[in-house]
Amino acid sequence: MGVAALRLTGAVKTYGAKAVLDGLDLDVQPRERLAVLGPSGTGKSTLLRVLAGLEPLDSGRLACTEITATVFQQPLLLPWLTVRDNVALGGRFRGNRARFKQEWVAHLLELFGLGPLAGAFPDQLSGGQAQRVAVARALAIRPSVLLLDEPFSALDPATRRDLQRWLREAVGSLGLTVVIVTHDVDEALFLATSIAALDGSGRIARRWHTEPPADHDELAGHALRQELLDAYRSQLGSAPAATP
Ligand SMILES: Nc1ncnc2c1ncn2[C@@H]1O[C@H](COP(=O)(O)OP(=O)(O)OP(=O)(O)O)[C@@H](O)[C@H]1O
Repeated sequence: MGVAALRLTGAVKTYGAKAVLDGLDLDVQPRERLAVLGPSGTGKSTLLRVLAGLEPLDSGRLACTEITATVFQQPLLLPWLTVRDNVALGGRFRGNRARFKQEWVAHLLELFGLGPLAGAFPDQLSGGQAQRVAVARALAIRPSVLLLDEPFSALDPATRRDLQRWLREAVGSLGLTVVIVTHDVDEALFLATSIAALDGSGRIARRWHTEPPADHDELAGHALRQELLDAYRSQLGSAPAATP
């Protein structure tokens, strides 16, 4: 194992009397795509916010030397800016306007199939298109780590699968490290090279390494699928989730 892109050691995060993270250790290697699965309330979003540096720890340590970008469930686009300017905004917000490269924005628009929509405004976009813009905007700062909190959960299943394909291809071609929070076992299997389960103990209950299938058609026969669904059911104490 080389130097981790992200490393949490003994992370404790408490809200009131409740320790949501309770001595959690986590390593994410460069170019690893980690999916965090777990029932509602087990601390997935808290963990992501901690990894993003948005949430201070009560104790423990986050080591991250990489540039990190975060995408949330809602695209949060600025309605008065075009798609191109929304994507470009990611770069400006980080104060690197001088180094900001118009070609990079053009490349991102191309990568996410947004070229024909570059001049459109957010209210002219479908939910899937808007979320593609949100991911492209996150990548405008040229991060090496991308953190995603249920980015596709508000979308219909077919659009969600399309977005999963875009995302997997884009992060693969850019060589990014990814952490994605999801409730969806199939989304985790399609996108991830490793999966971590939270069970409410405040620590990682289980970790699997996995080989993503070539396409969604192969998910049903994936060797780990049944094990994950069973783990959800028996160990994580919750109804399993999978893309309908
Ligand atoms: N800012 C906050 N203030 C107080 N309590 C919080 C805060 N953020 C999260 N919590 C609590 O921490 C626990 C974990 O929340 P978190 O959102 O991280 O879980 P989750 O696994 O992402 O849930 P879901 O799948 O429903 O999004 C919950 O009990 C939640 O109510």
